[in-house]
Amino acid sequence: MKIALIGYGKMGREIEKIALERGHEIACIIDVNNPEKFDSPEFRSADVAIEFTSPESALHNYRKAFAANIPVVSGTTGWLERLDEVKAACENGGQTFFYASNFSLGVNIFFALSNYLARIMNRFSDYDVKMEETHHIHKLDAPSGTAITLAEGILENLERKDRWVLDKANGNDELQIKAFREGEVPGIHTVVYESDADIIRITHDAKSRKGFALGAVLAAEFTKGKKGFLGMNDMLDLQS
Ligand SMILES: NC(=O)C1=CN([C@@H]2O[C@H](COP(=O)(O)OP(=O)(O)OC[C@H]3O[C@@H](n4cnc5c(N)ncnc54)[C@H](OP(=O)(O)O)[C@@H]3O)[C@@H](O)[C@H]2O)C=CC1
Ligand SMILES: O=C(O)C1=N[C@H](C(=O)O)C[C@H](O)C1
Repeated sequence: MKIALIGYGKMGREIEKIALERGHEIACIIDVNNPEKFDSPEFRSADVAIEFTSPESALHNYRKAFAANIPVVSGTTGWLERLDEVKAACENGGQTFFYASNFSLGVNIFFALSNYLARIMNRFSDYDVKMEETHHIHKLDAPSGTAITLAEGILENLERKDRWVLDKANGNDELQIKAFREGEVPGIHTVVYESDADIIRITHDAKSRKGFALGAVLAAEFTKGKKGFLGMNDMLDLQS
């Protein structure tokens, strides 16, 4: 398969390695310095573009790829308030877009586990719940996209929480997310349920970016030849 990389930072480089190991060709690399490549024959020859850039540039990159009718797999976080525009491009404009706030298999199993735990905890109101995430100091957004997905899953399943808040909850109906930035941590997410009697903690701790990158390449393989708006549940069937 021919893959175009949009964004050649920490994730772009990791994805390149895994894509080559899996026998794919990198048709084109677009970074912040060469946006003219969107109009090149190499970019137009790609089966799929994999996009990992920044919250500010993601939507512009999707529009450029859609203008060339190239399907996009993206993991960029921090832009989801514009998601409806991308969904409309898929539903009304015939484009293809695969999005995941976290591409790793382990985190997607963790999402399913957290949703299941929240459904159990719905019956046990002695427990309050809060979340923590820790990432490297270069990260631009907080809370992480993964933390937001986890929080949304808890809110859907735990009736006593209405919304998530960053840092400090002001009432019992708010789900607190604390975000820490330390060194080069690839990503740690923890959900904590606490009662007067005890604490139940579940954690996903990424050892490196390899799991994210492998998931993104698998998503590109899954996306080839498909249409519409796709996500990890389509690929992994981990609905919970
Ligand atoms: N969904 C998932 O599984 C994961 C998601 N992420 C998310 O992916 C995104 C990228 O992460 P990461 O690779 O670590 O970040 P990096 O900062 O290491 O890489 C981003 C790259 O994109 C480049 N870039 C910025 N603007 C543009 C643009 N307009 N066009 C093309 N390239 C551009 C940057 O260039 P320059 O440095 O010169 O600005 C940089 O090379 C983040 O939002 C992060 O949260 C990360 C890991 C896993
Ligand atoms: O910026 C990162 O590094 C990561 N970003 C994603 C997020 O915001 O959830 C995924 C992963 O946690 C690493």
